[in-house]
Amino acid sequence: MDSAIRLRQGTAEDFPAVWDLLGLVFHDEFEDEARDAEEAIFEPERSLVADDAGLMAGHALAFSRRLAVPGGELPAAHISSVGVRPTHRRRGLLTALMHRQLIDIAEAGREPLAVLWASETSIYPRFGYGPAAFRHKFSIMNQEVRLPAPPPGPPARLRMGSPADLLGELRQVYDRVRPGRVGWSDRDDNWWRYVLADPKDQRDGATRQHAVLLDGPTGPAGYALWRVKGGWTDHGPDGEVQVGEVVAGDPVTYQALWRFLLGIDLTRTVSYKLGAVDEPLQFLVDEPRRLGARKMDALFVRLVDVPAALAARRYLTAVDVVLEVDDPILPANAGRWRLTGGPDGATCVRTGGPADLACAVTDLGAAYLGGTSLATLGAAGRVHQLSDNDPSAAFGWHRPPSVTEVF
Ligand SMILES: CC(=O)SCCNC(=O)CCNC(=O)[C@H](O)C(C)(C)COP(=O)(O)OP(=O)(O)OC[C@H]1O[C@@H](n2cnc3c(N)ncnc32)[C@H](O)[C@@H]1OP(=O)(O)O
Repeated sequence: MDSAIRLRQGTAEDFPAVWDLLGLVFHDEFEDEARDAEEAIFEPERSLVADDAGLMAGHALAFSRRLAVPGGELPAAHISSVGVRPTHRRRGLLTALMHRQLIDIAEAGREPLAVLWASETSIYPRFGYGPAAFRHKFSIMNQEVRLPAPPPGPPARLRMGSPADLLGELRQVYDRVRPGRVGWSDRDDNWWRYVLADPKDQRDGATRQHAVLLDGPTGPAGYALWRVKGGWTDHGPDGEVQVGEVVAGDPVTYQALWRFLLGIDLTRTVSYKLGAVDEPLQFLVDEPRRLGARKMDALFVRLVDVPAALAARRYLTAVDVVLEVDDPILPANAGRWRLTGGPDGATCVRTGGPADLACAVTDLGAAYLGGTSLATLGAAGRVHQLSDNDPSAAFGWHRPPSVTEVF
C-alpha cells in the first residue's frame, strides 16, 4: 500500500464521503430514502477508512449483529460497504483494510465470526472467508405449478398492508422463527428500517413492497413481502410477482402464503432471489422443474476466533477430532485444535496430538454453518483427511443454512 495512505477509524462525519464512495464503486446513484436507512445502521466506530491526504480512497465497515448458527446464535461482525476508489485499485488497499479489520475484530474479542456477501466470489477467500450458505434463485411459472389443496375448513385469514404498518407483527414472526434458521441475522429497529426501505429507483418498474400476514389462533403465524411488476403481451397479462421474504412458523402457514403468492392475478412469473437451497416449495408443487431454481452463493463465513467459534456451535453427531488449521492473517488460530462435542455442546482446546484433518481457515469457515461438507472440500483437494476419524457428518446440520437479506 502507498505510504501516503493511512488507515484510520471512521467518524459520523465520514458518512457522506462513504456514501459517495459506495455510489461510485457500485455504479449507482442512490435515493435519499436508501441513504437515510443506511445512515441509521452506520457504526462510525466500526468504519475503517483508507485516507489519502483527506480523500476517502477506500472503506470497509463491520455491523454488530447476531447470527443463528447450528444449535445457537453468536455475535458476528457483518462486513459490508467495502470499496476502493477506481484511481487507487490493485495497490493493496483492500488487502490492508481486510487485514486491519480482522485484527481489530480479533483484538476486541467479542465476535468469534465475521460474515459477508461478496460482490465477486473470487475476492474474499484469500482473507479467510469461505462460502458457507447458498441460496436458490427461483423463477417460477406460476400457471404451470399446483400446490396441494388447502386443508378443509374456513380459508386462511390473510391480512394485507404496508410493511411499515404491519412491522410489529412481522418482527414477532421473524423473532420467533429465526432461532431455528441457521444463517439468519437479528434485526433491531434500524435494521428493520434498512430491510424495508423501498426507494423507487431500486424497484425496476415494479410496485412498492406489500406485506401479507397470516393470522393464526394465537397471533401472527407468518408473513410474506412482495411487489409486482405489471406487464402485458399479445397473449394477455404477463406480470411478475417479486417475492422478498416468506417467513412461516409452521407448514400450514407456509403453504397458505405460497398459495397466495402463486395465485396473484394478471401475473405469469413469481421470482424469489433468496430461496433456501432446501426450500420446502420444491417438495410441495406438482412440477418442481417449473420453479426454475438456480443455486447461487450467499453468505461467506470467517472464523475470527477458531476455538471460540467451534465450541459455540453444536454438532449433529458426537465428534472428537484434532484439526490442524492454517491462518496466515490471524496466527492465533493456526495450529492444532482438539474439538470434542456433539448435539449438546462442544469444547475446543489446543493440543499437541496428531491431526485427523488439515485445512485452511477459509475451509473451516465454509463448513461452519453445516451447509458445505468437509468431505466435499476434501474431494476438491482443499481439506486433507489424515486419519480415519472423519468429522464431516458431525459438522452437518438438520437443514442447510439459508438467508433472508443482503446486507
Ligand atoms: C462485503 C462487500 O462489501 S463486497 C463489495 C466489494 N466492493 C466492490 O466490489 C466494489 C468494486 N470494487 C472495488 O472497490 C475494488 O476492486 C475491491 C475493493 C474489490 C478491490 O480493491 P483493491 O484495493 O483493488 O484490492 P487489492 O489491491 O488489495 O487486491 C487484493 C487481491 O485481490 C484481487 N482482487 C481485487 N479485486 C478483485 C476483483 N474484483 N476480482 C477478483 N480479484 C480481485 C487482486 O487482484 C489482488 O490479488 P493478488 O494479491 O493476487 O494480486
